[in-house]
Amino acid sequence: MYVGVDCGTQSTKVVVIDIENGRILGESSRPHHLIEGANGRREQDPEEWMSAFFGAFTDAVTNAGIDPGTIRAIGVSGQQHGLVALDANGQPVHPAKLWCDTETAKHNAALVEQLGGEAGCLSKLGLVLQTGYTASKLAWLREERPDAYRRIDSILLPHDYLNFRLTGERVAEAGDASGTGYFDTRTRQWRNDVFSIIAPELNPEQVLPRLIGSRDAAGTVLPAMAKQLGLGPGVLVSSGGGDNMMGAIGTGNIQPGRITLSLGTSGTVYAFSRQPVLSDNAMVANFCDSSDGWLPLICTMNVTSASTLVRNLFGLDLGTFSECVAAAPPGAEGITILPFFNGERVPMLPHASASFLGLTSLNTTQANLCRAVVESATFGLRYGFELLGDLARDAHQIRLIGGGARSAVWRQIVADVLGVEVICPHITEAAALGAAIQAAWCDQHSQGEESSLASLCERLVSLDQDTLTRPDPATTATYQGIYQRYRTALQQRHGVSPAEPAQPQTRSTT
Ligand SMILES: Nc1ncnc2c1ncn2[C@@H]1O[C@H](COP(=O)(O)OP(=O)(O)O)[C@@H](O)[C@H]1O
Ligand SMILES: O=C(CO)[C@@H](O)[C@H](O)COP(=O)(O)O
Repeated sequence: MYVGVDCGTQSTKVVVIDIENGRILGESSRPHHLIEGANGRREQDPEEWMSAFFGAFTDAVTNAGIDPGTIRAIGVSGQQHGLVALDANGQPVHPAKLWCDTETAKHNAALVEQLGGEAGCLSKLGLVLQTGYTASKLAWLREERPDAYRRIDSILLPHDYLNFRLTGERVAEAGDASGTGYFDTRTRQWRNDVFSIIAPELNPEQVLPRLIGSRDAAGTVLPAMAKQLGLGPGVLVSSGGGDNMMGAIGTGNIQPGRITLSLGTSGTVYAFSRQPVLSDNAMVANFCDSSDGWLPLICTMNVTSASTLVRNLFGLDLGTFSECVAAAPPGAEGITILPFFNGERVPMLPHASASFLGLTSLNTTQANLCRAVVESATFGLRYGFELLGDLARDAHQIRLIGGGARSAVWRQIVADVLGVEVICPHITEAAALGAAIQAAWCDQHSQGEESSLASLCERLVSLDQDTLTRPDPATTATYQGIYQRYRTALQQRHGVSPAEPAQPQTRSTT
């Protein structure tokens, strides 16, 4: 048995898988609480991730009806970019600043300048620093919380921190490390010189975790932790990775030509590449993946976070919300939402706030507002999808994951807006599944077995044909004009270039 853990923004999920029979035996999740403040602050207490992990692990094992002593290895996936700075006792010196924290926008702008602008970032890191990456959070801590900064003994990402709590080891792997902003994504190595520009008082050799390969083990579960979880001795913890890298594994996106789109708190679209991808657009992040390839990715910040906000305004449950979205016509009778409730990464608008446009006494209905917020999050993803250029243009099918993918009406909107058919894997907790698959890969490797990640994915990732959703050519054509309205609003409110979007041709495998 293998366990996959995904520490997302809103919750930690745990899945137990049986690789022999290729199925999930049990799963569970526990929510996290967000510390929000003025100026875009978004933080979490790492201890809460651990409590959520314990709760979800216990429930998932109970649901699976297995003896935890039969678990061979655990893999951990985590929200990317969060800064977990620890003191010499392994205690956080400050709550973790998350990927969606925009309080550090000015620190990020200053760092980009110090590194020589976009060209300097590309040449040193293989990508352009963005607000949200770990680098500016460290710069912020140094400037705004000097007492906490002085106590830093090590720096981890969220999934590295869970690995540390499980094994006592401070390690990192290339996929998640790519999103720090002090890691060269082409050579897969820390950039100590860049780190020293951000944090000159800290020694990168001491504070940065040791890099390990994607198939390597972070360590074995500590005896006290094993006792608490009911595990046997020597349970391996694989390297783990960022949730998008684990989502790539959990959707079988470890070969060229596949595209995964996640409708989580964030929205992400990514494709596998065997080589580093140097995009001509700074918003495309040339991340490494966690299978020794690369994962060019775009990330928008307001997806289910935005839909949840509007849903809560009306006090709707998820089912009623979906009914409302379905009840309104494409374009929500003229309402356009720019859903940047907490700034945005793609397009690069860290200081933006949301706008509701085109409201009249006739169209301001619950249904139209619900539809407009889902459409707006999807338009943001179309904007990002187009930035992926050839990688996206050739896509005939998109693998859809994340909480929003559970909604049939949202699946149809994604297919219609992008003009590409979409399908969900049977196991939609793809990041947790990917982590469990990686754990099995790592375990087999440690036993000297010549296993391949691709064969494990083939066995464990299957697509749910009931969710296959083809674009409707007439609706795709209608959305062309509505998307143009969104782009015009983007230009008028935020000065984002109104470049004519590519005309989507409906694409599907049949
Ligand atoms: N049927 C649905 N329709 C719309 N949103 C949904 C649906 N099911 C779940 N969600 C939303 O998905 C979100 C959780 O998605 P998830 O991918 O688990 O997020 P994260 O990994 O960022 O914590 C929640 O905001 C939840 O409201
Ligand atoms: O910042 C990014 C990717 O660059 C986000 O995708 C985070 O990794 C958070 O993921 P979710 O919690 O939305 O799954």
